[in-house]
Amino acid sequence: TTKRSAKDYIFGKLIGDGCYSTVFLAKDIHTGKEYAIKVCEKHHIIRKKKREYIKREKDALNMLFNVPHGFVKLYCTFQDEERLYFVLSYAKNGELLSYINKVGSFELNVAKHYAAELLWALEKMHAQRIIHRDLKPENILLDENMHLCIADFGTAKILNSKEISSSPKNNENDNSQNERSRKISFVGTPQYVSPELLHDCVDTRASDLWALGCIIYQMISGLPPFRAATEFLIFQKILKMDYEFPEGFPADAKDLVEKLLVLDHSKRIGADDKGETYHSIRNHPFFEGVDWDKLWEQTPPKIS
Ligand SMILES: NC(=O)Nc1ccc2c(c1)=C(Cc1cc(-c3cccc(C(=O)NCCN4CCCCC4)c3)c[nH]1)C(=O)N=2
Repeated sequence: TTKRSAKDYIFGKLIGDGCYSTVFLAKDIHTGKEYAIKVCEKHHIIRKKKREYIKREKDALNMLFNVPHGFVKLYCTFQDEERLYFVLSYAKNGELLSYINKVGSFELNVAKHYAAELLWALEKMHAQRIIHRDLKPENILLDENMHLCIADFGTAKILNSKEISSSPKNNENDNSQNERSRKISFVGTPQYVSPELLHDCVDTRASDLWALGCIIYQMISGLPPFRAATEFLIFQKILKMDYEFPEGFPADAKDLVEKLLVLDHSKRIGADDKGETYHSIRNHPFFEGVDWDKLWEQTPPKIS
């Protein structure tokens, strides 16, 4: 196919806005297909020294292109004088956050289903040594069939192969899953950022497991576990593990969240799991009854 350019698309409504990018709904004039086109201003990226983040997003999305479920796809990229364009999947039903806000909080079966789809996607991402580092309900989208797809890999980290033995998560030495960042590389969104990203600037898959714990808590209660008036106060609460469960929070869900929201990332449930499956998390009572092989084939439970 010939290289696309902005002229090949009809740009529609704005469907996403970040500090380094704007996302538009767009239609390919040749095929009529709808895409989400993420546009980045070159001068802004250069001025803010974010070129590395752009490259990481492209590399991570390319590595995940053939994973059949769970991620937005990057179909092509192009540029003009001022901008970079990423042509991505359009997830028609938008952000998971909008649904949590719309209904207040999810019924247990709905929260369990989306937690299972999210875990399945984390397994595939981590198996390719990709850490998202900014998982949150705004970055978790729902496609036209209401299946989950993770977006926004601008904050991703691709662990170096030198640290990974043949079986990605099986390294013995204690530094295997972490890449000690030479400098503070990145900190995610306050409510979901893990203690190690805050405190030790360590990049580990377990940081995404911390975010999973925060997202399960939020789907069931309606709000993230660590809340405060300022970012600094949120960070303080995280490092002090200052959070509590609302009355009536289901026991199995509470137990799993408590096993994910552990300060020491090496002691989080799943951190020691062998192979490319988080067996200890899949086998937790919270996921009782999930058919992992039919997860993406079945129609997700209705959010109401
Ligand atoms: N930072 C990023 O990389 N961001 C991205 C990347 C890819 C991408 C992306 C963001 C997308 C964002 C998106 C946003 C939306 C959207 C925006 C505004 C409204 C709606 C919408 O009304 N959806 C219908 C369902 N809602 C549910 C909640 C109550 C109202 C009705 C969807 C659909 N998809 C997308 O489809 N694909």
